[in-house]
Amino acid sequence: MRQYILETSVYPREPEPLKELRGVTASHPRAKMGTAPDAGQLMAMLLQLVNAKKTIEIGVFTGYSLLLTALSIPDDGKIIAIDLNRDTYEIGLPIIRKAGVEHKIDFIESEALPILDKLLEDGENEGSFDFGFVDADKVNYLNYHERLMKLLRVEGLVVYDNTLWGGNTGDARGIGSRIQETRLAVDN
Ligand SMILES: C[S@@+](CC[C@H](N)C(=O)[O-])C[C@H]1O[C@@H](n2cnc3c(N)ncnc32)[C@H](O)[C@@H]1O
Repeated sequence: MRQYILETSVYPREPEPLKELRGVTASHPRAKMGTAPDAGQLMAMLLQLVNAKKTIEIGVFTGYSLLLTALSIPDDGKIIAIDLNRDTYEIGLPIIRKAGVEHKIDFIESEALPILDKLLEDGENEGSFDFGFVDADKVNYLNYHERLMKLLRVEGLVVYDNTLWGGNTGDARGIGSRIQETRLAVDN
């Protein structure tokens, strides 16, 4: 069923640069970490619904969600994109450049938490972001949430990836560490 939805509805609407980025990511051993194209299209719709212009992303990998954000916001929009690993970002960077949206991206190679704290040291950042996307270490989701609630404007939106883990977060038998970390963050 999912394949049918992908082939009839999702892939035909997927912009060329995102298709290309998915293609270059496919041979990466951790390709499954990339945002799925159907989830990406939901996110693009949410970005448009809140008229997002200034956004923040935690967890970039090769840049699928980053590129779709850059394609969805206006030409003078800005994305602060944080990841521990610049090497994976550079896999997608030539496609981001070719799509003409690199100028919207401020990539920061770092642990995310200290960057959020640094942003909060400047009062001008408080309440200034329209949208956030968190797709990184589950153990810090609660810490990210506390900081993002201060960085986001009223009626801004934060999207957290993997909060339900295909239903396992709500399943009492789910004892994997990632599921437990996620459950802790969601419960709190
Ligand atoms: C699931 S992938 C992100 C996928 C990406 N959103 C996409 O669409 O392809 C998770 C990323 O989070 C990064 N990461 C993990 N822990 C982090 C941390 N504490 N701070 C910043 N980035 C982190 C990893 O290096 C990895 O690239």
